[in-house]
Amino acid sequence: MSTFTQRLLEKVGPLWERKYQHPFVRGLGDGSLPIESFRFYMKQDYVYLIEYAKMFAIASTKAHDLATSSRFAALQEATLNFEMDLHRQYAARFGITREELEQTKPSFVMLAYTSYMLKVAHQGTLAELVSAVLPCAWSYWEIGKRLARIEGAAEHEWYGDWVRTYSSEEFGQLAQWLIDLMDQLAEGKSEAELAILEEHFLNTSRMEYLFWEMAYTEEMWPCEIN
Ligand SMILES: Cc1ncc(CO)c(N)n1
Repeated sequence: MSTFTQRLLEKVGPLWERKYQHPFVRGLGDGSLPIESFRFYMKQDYVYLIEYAKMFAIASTKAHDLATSSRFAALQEATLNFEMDLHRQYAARFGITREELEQTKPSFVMLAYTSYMLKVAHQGTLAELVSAVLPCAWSYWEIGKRLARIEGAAEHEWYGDWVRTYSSEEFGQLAQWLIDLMDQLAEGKSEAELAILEEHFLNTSRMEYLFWEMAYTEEMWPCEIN
């Protein structure tokens, strides 16, 4: 019998495939990504991760047992200190201060994405929260692994650190733990409940795609608004 996360992956298969083919993602792998797009991405991703880390804090309060609660607290810590260190190191190379990084004005997509996730986190069940957060960790791990297979990608002067972080054992374990938890939480749920989880997963998968597009085009808002 297939697991619930296999069902989720089937649902988003073509969309995730488009993500792997997105020029930003391909450019990270073959080194063709313009450094300006990467710089824009790093700043938006930093403020994204500040909000993303809060999801894990909320998850910790919604956990049904001590081990899960504790693991979410560790995930928050890992996001704030392991993952965001990557961004701080890049910022230093770009000559951006930590204050500047933290004060990045949010783009529309970054606002929409984090607002949606935090809404689900605050209002939904733990299963809903995990379904919304899962495409983030899981798809980055998939992208990291794919890019790491490209010759020279992990050693690239600029994008190598990114590729090594998201293809790392440490990041993979984090993603795998969330995948396993999703399957555990989906057990015994009705079809109506599973459909809600599937909807969150699809929505944040879409947001992930839009995030790459936003970064590539360096788009703050979809149209000129004063
Ligand atoms: C937009 C986005 N999604 C997922 C991750 C992985 O944590 C990230 N750093 N940024």
